[in-house]
Amino acid sequence: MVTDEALFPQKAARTSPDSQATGSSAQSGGAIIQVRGLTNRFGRQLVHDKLDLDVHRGEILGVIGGSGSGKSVLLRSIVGLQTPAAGSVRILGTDLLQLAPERRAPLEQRFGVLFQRGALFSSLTVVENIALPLIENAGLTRADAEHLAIVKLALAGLPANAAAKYPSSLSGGMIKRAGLARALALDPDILFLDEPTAGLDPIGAAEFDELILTLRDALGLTVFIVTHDLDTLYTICDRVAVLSQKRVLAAGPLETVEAVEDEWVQEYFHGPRGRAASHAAEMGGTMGGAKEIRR
Ligand SMILES: Nc1ncnc2c1ncn2[C@@H]1O[C@H](COP(=O)(O)OP(=O)(O)OP(=O)(O)O)[C@@H](O)[C@H]1O
Repeated sequence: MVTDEALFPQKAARTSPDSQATGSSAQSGGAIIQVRGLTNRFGRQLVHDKLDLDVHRGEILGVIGGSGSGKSVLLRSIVGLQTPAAGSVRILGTDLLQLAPERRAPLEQRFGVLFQRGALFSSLTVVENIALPLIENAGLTRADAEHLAIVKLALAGLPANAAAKYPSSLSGGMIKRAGLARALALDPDILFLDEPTAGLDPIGAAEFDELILTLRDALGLTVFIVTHDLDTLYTICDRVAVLSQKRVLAAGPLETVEAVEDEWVQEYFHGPRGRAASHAAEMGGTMGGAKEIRR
C-alpha cells in the first residue's frame, strides 16, 4: 500500500504542524497569508498602495481585477519574487522577506506556483521537470524522484505516457497539468495559480477547475488563483478579492462581492459574460453540478 508518508515525505516529516517557523495565526486556522500595507512601484508607476489582504487556510480565493491592476505582481510579492517598496507579507506566519535568503527554502517548499505558461524547462521531459524539485529540494535520488513524479503526474490528471514527452509536444491543457504536477511536487500547503484556465477551451477549463477543487479537498490545500475566468469564480472559489485603485476594493463571498457598487465590478459580474457564467452556474446547481461543488 502506498502510504501518505511515502507520497508526501515532507509533510510526514513535519512533526509539529506550523511549528516555530509558522507562528500562531496559521495554527489558529485563520489567515494563512496576511498582506499588510503592501506598496509596489515600478519607477514612477505605483501598482499597489498600502494593500491589505488575508487568505484563509483551506479556502480557494479568486483574485480578480482589470488588466494591469496588479494581480500578478501581488502573487509575485506573496511568493517572494517581487520585493515590495513597503509593507509586509506573512505566509504561514512568517515574513518571507525578513528571512535571510539561505533560510527561505523550507518555507518556499511549502507553496507551489503554477505560472501562466507552465514555466517548464523545455530541455527536460515532463517527468524530469517534475522530479527536479524533488532532487534539488527534497534530496531524493533520481530514481525515487521520478517514481514520485509519476504519482504527481497522475494527481494532475496526466496519462502515464506524458511522462517521457517534452513540453513542446504537449497541448496547452497538458502543459498546465504538467506545471501543476510540478507545483505539487513538494507537497505544498498553498497553491498559487496565475490564470490557470487562460488559453484553454471551455471544456478543458471546466475540467481544470474541477481538478483544482478535487485537489484542494483531497490534499487540504489553500489555493490562491489569479483569474479572469468568471466560470472559475462561480464554480470553485469560496471567496473573491477584487483589485482596484491599487488596493483590495472588496474581499468576500461571491454574493457579497458582486453586489459591490463599483463600475468595474458591476460591468464584470453583470455584463453579458458575467450573466452567462452566473446562469451556467445556476443550471449546474440545478443539475447537481457547478454550484454543488462550491462549498
Ligand atoms: N517587472 C516589471 N517592470 C515594470 N513594470 C511592471 C513589471 N511587472 C509588472 N509591471 C506593471 O505593473 C502593472 C501590474 O501588472 P500585473 O502583471 O500585476 O497586472 P495584472 O493585473 O496581472 O494584469 P493582467 O490581468 O493583464 O495579467 C502593469 O502596469 C505592468 O506593466
